[in-house]
Amino acid sequence: MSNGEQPSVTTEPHIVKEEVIASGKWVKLEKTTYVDPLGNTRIWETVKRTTRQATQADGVGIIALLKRTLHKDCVVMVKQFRPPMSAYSLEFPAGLIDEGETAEAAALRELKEETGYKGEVVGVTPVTCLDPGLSNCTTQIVMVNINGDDSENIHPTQQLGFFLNSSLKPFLFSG
Ligand SMILES: Nc1nc(=O)[nH]c2c1ncn2[C@H]1C[C@H](O)[C@@H](COP(=O)(O)OP(=O)(O)O)O1
Repeated sequence: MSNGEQPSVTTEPHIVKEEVIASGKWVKLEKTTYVDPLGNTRIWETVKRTTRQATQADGVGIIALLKRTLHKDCVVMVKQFRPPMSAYSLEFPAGLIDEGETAEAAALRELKEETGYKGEVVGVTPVTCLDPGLSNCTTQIVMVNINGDDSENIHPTQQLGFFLNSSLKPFLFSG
């Protein structure tokens, strides 16, 4: 163009084909052929979970607020060893959504399993992507209140059936 402007973009980007390069029990690697916004056919390397359910997020992240009389409210987090990082990670409680389960139900189940606390859902976000340059993994953040005065929540006990998760420890943070 004579005035130095870029030509206007007219191509709607789209996927041409997805080929599985490698597949494991939990994740797979695909070669994604797509047309970019300039009309060029390109390749992207994409990671997907094999556990994806039809219409919802892969997992939930849980922002849980522990509310107790005469205490500051605390945010509940968990510290656990994460093999991909080869390190311990401090995280919001989280987990995969089971088949037929709602995000809300998954959040209360995972919170109970990972921390022992029984919570009440007070909000949930839309489905959002986590690392879209790498994978199609998605999550919903669920906001949960925990009544720390409730007898069930005085001495919370984790319910982890899987021995590898024995490194998972709850932590409380207040402002
Ligand atoms: N990418 C994964 N590799 C594995 O070898 N195993 C995995 C992966 N993702 C999940 N899992 C397994 C580990 C647990 O047994 C189950 C449930 O995990 P969940 O507790 O729901 O999720 P996290 O808290 O994020 O581990 O799935």
